[in-house]
Amino acid sequence: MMNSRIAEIAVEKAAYSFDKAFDYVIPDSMLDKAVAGTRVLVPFGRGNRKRQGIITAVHQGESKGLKSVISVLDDEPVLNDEMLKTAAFMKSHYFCTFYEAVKTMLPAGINYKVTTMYGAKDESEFSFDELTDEEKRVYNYLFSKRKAVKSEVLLDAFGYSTTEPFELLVQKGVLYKSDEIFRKVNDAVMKMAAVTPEVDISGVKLTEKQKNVFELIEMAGAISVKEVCYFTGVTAAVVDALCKKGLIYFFDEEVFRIENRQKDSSLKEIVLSEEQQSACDSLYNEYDSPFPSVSLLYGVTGSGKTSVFIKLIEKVIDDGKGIIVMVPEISLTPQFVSQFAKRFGDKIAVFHSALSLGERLDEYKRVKQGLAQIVIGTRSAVFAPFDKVGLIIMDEEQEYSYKSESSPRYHAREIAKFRCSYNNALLVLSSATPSIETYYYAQTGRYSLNTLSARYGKAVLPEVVVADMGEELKNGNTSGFSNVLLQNIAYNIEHKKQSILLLNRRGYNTFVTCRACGEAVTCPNCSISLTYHSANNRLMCHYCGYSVPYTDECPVCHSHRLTFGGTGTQRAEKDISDIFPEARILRMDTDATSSKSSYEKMISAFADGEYDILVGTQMVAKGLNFPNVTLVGVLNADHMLYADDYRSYERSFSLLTQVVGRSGRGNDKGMAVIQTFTPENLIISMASRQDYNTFYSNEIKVRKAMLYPPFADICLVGFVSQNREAAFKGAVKFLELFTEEAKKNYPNMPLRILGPTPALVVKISNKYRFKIIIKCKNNSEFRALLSKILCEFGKSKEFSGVTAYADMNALVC
Ligand SMILES: Nc1ncnc2c1ncn2[C@@H]1O[C@H](COP(=O)(O)OP(=O)(O)OP(=O)(O)O)[C@@H](O)[C@H]1O
Ligand SMILES: [Zn+2]
Ligand SMILES: [Zn+2]
Repeated sequence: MMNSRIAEIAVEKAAYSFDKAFDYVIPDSMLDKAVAGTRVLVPFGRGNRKRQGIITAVHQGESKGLKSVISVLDDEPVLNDEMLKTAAFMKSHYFCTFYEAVKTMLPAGINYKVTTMYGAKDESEFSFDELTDEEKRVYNYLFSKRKAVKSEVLLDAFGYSTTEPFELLVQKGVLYKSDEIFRKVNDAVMKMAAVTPEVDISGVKLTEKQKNVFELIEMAGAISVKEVCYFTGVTAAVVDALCKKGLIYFFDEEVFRIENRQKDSSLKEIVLSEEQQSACDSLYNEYDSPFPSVSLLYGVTGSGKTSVFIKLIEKVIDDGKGIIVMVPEISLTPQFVSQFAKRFGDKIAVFHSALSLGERLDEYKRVKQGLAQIVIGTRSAVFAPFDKVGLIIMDEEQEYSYKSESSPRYHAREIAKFRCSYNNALLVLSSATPSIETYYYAQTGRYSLNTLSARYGKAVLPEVVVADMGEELKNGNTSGFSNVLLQNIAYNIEHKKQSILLLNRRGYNTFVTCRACGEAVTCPNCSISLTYHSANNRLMCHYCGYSVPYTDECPVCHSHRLTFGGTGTQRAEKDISDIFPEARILRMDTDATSSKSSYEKMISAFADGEYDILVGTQMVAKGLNFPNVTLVGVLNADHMLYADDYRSYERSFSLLTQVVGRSGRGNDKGMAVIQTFTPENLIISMASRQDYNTFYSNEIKVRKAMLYPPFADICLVGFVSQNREAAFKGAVKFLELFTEEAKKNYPNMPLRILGPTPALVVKISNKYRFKIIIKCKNNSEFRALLSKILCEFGKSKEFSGVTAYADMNALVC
């Protein structure tokens, strides 16, 4: 009998190897709400634990043997047909579960979390005296609470590492268990700590760590918990303990004030240059055609690509379709948002991770309800919930930040392509240094190409000087700053012009070694050396977050002959201020911008001329537009020239070209100084000339000869385990399964396999990592093959301690 409504449901927390849509009966009372795209609670697995899931489809069918949906969580679907298809696309292309994809598409604040709770039953239901002392303790604790308690809280309270003792008590009928659903708390809220007013700590016993934390908070007045941890090296648990003692309290900082999104009607209309106009026209014609293709807007730095976007958007906005403008870094959003807000007022919404939970949810809803029509944001903006998308613009399309490095390992450009082809919308990729793949497609006709070959207006490309640091050393200059750079900084300070200095390493010293035993001080959890930070006087690991107070003792041989090496941004900032005490210097890196909205304040302060010099990591290198900057210095270009994978040159060329391009964007001619020990390096000379064409024609030949993208796809399969041996053996086993299957069922598939080899950093957070590299053609056959082996491997008992994942065209291979 086919008389029931059956929902096909993808559930949360499924292992990839078992992930599929499960059938559930929809009870009559829920028929009108349980539609595709809504989230539900269902009983799952043998224990019928409650799990969250999403309905992917509904059909008429036989209910026999099926479980029923417990409840519907959403009043309206959170995903429409397009987004459900996007999730399916992500599952098949990125080897993730359906629900992982769903979670990625929704703002964190909208996510629910199912949590197990335990509570005490009535004493009449079991015999209290038969319990062990420990069991009595658990029972009494829960009884005193008078309600069910979250399992995490209980685990903490009793110091257990598993819930087994509670499960036993449930079996004995002492405790009851229930699953409750909570709105997920969002980690992006900046949690602040402050000292409780009029608190008296004289009688309170505090550990050394707690004392340090308390003093810091007291001194700071109010400070983010993240910063407390940074400066004192404690975990958040230590801060929590102070709160439990009542000495401090927490509050969420409301920082990211929504910018004034008022249209500025006094603003003059943008008049495009001839070149800009013709690019804009041809983009519009493409947009207006029945099946727009992908279009590359290739324009040198400072050519006014942003003006072209704005004009294009002005032309298409009345069509009522959604428009997405993506930027690669949060630090670029303020300049974009303020420019766009002046033109489009409250029609814009902003999507990025530095917004608070509530703000993100609000912006999401404004888009969903059709109140906002333009979304500006970082990677996740590609999921903006428009009914119908008309135009997606990806600025600096070559940037790595568009690719997610954790599952689902998606690339925003691929999602954008998928959405645009679903909606017959136009995708505009924009850059001064397009990725090799993109430019190749534009050259070979797969994408259309529009070029802006000159800077806008009177601005010209900066003059570039390559400073030979070897020569400088020979002449006795050990300062790390070439004479030509110092002279020009001095000139700029005197003439009220601004300078940007790039050093792509944060911290003070990038390594510490022992002169007695010759060892570098490394992280105990990772195979990487620790970085010295002067701001907190600690050694820190940039991979796992480990940190220790700095002492001058070698952890290996305990001698006191440690020496520092490698300059980071903190050190560069100090050195520059020693040389130019009168200069106002701003440092921008992820340490300086850890508190929310600080990057925004920094950028506007620098734009307002409050600083002479901006020292920073790649964060300052691209996209920003400061007309008063006439000098850019690259302190150590050699760091960028390491070739650890096939994209290294592309990355270094792009970074150098982009940072040089920050100079001389206004009326005054700019200059850039690139400091290097290898002045004859080809990448440096091409970047100095901003010569993308030569770079491209060299690079594409190499790609072709070596069979790298766009001539093949590179799939990395990673193996992670606490046990080094197991990770390696897992990789060997996987390779065996894979080649066997390929031989058997896909004998003609072009494949080249390398490895297994240790990953670039073999140990991170005490987990060992190995990899296999597969050069392949990323088509449905290949994905079916890979997916099959990933599932098989995932189910194997022997390798249950090894996680395998696939990363298509991974950032670093
Ligand atoms: N048509 C125009 N009218 C007035 N000003 C313009 C016009 N086009 C560009 N500009 C100005 O030129 C400068 C550079 O423009 P923009 O920042 O858009 O360059 P870009 O192409 O995005 O460069 P990059 O790739 O280096 O980020 C800006 O100050 C911008 O206001
Ligand atoms: Zn030593
Ligand atoms: Zn580490």
